[in-house]
Amino acid sequence: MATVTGSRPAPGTDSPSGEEDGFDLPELEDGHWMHHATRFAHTSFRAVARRLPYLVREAVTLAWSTSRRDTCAAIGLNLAAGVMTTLGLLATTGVLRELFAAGPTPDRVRAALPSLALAAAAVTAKGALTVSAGWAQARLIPQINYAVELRLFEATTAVELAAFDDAGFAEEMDRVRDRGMAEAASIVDHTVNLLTGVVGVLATAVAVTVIQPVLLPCLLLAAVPEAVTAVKMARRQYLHMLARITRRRRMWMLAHLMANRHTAAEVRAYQMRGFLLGQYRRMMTVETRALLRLARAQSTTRALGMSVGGVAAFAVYALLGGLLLTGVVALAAAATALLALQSARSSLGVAVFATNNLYEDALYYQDYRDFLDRARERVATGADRPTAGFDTIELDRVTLRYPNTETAAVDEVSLTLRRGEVVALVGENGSGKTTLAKLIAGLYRPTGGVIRWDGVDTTELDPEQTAAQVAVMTQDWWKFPFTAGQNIRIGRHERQPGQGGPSVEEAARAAAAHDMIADLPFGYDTLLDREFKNGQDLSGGQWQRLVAARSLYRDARLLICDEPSAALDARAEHALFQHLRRRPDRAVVLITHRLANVRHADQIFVMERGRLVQRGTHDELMAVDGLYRELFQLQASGYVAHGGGFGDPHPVDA
Ligand SMILES: Nc1ncnc2c1ncn2[C@@H]1O[C@H](COP(=O)(O)OP(=O)(O)OP(=O)(O)O)[C@@H](O)[C@H]1O
Repeated sequence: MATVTGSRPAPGTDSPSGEEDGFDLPELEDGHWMHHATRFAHTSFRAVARRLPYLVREAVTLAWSTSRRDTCAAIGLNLAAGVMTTLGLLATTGVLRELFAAGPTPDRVRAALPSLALAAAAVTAKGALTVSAGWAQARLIPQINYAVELRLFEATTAVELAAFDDAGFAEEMDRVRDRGMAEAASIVDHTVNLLTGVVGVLATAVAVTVIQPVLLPCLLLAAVPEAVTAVKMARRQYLHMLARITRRRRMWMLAHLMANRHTAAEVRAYQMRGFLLGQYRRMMTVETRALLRLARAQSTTRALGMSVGGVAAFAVYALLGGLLLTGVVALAAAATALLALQSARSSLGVAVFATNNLYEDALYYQDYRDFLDRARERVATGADRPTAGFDTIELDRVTLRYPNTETAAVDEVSLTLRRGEVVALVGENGSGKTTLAKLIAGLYRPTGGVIRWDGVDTTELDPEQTAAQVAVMTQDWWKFPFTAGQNIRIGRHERQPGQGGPSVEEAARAAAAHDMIADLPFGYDTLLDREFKNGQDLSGGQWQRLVAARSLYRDARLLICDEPSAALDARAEHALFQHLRRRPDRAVVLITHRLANVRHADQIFVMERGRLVQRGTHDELMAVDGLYRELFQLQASGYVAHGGGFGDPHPVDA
């Protein structure tokens, strides 16, 4: 038997973590998304069947809310096709009855013609109805996918930033995006398939009952081995998939490392080719062995199923023969029963397969629904008090503790910013500067204390209007795969020309990005993503200029610059700081480790372990013994010619 997650494999079995390969990487243990797969693997088919009504209701509700017309068509047309199946079988009996009757052949054929016409009409109608039902079903799928995806991204883009720091929320979001979202359409698809299968079986059973009720047990006897084999094979396939999944993930990861533009340089620089190929080969060997084992086991089950099915068929034929001999069943009815058996078997197979899939996929869909509920709770609702800006922003004993952390990243910080000022946040790595800046920007809500704009608690202000006053040049910017022009314009994408604020080109010039953009093959229309045709990439510093241009284009009342020049050359840095100077209509919050850039700030706030330990102007802070003076002098000493530097032996080299 295949081993499932959580249990250690017996020797010779498939190991879920691929431990037989000699790798034991805990970080590649089964992912969160295995949870439901494992649960499904341990659920009996009976338990699955019991939950069916609930699952079907869920699927129908989802389909109904997406497209009533297509839902009605998919269900109604399938039911009508079932009626045609029954009619077709009854008409076939009529044809056979006439053909097997006594009398000259031409007369018998003539007598069979009306039933034959009816049978032909029923078969044609069933074909047309089945195709139309399939069409309605196929129409439903993309509509559901679209609605479900849109609902998810409406939720993920609306939740507060802090939700992404909550590991549980982030994990749930990954799970839903990876699987739950896609399963919504699947559960509808499986439900319609289930309906098709059940209708097929019922239609056949009705026809057989009308023809001769004693034939019904024959139908069941012939269909059961088929159904049992189908369930068994689907289960085994699934359990094997489960057992191999961690190894498959590792193979995907290796494949990604070996055929990827971003890793290509390092793979070559460290000559990792042999190492990666070796790992891949070993994994492939184990994987192939597992697949061969599965093929053998499946073939054995199929052979067994066919043998039992053959015996059952023989029993059915014997029973039919007995009924024929004793005159209980007419020859025509017996012949139709054989056709009905064939049809019932395939319909039952469809229904069983659909039930299995429906149950598992519904577990993932439930995740999706739960996530949407949870996301709704995490949307910053704020009040609706309007705001058009501020003269002062006041932080009163503001604290922020990230989820599941012992210490506060920002600890009871009080300060005041005024419009027209440039203030600087300085401190060593991890001292809380970025977190404080995000609090000031309104990206995080404090877990303690209050932030006020002109005396009003920001929780009372309309969050959209507050956000519209803020621009943030983040330290960890993202390379948006848009054109250079769009990359700047998204800073205030809704602004129309002539509505004030700098133009895209003015913003680019201010950030020393214009010449660099003009040199690109399509200028501002150059797509900045190498994954697409004619796409280009930029250097780190060039990207940073673009990010700066975006923030300047936004032209907000509060500009937060977190390490805006870390990747810039001296000339670009100089140009940017010319534009970060004092302006009466805005406040600038500057975070930088290059302390020469904060010398002219109106106020400098020095952070240490989340607390504000010093404040003042550069001259005031240099006049006292403290962290600021220490850091400044340390940095300044690097520019003064003296011994040391690269000449000193480093402990690692020594
Ligand atoms: N999303 C997060 N979840 C949990 N802890 C975080 C998160 N972001 C930052 N921290 C922690 O909060 C503390 C302050 O981090 P922050 O990024 O604010 O420091 P910083 O002063 O900006 O550092 P640097 O100079 O390196 O940019 C650090 O201990 C950091 O590990």
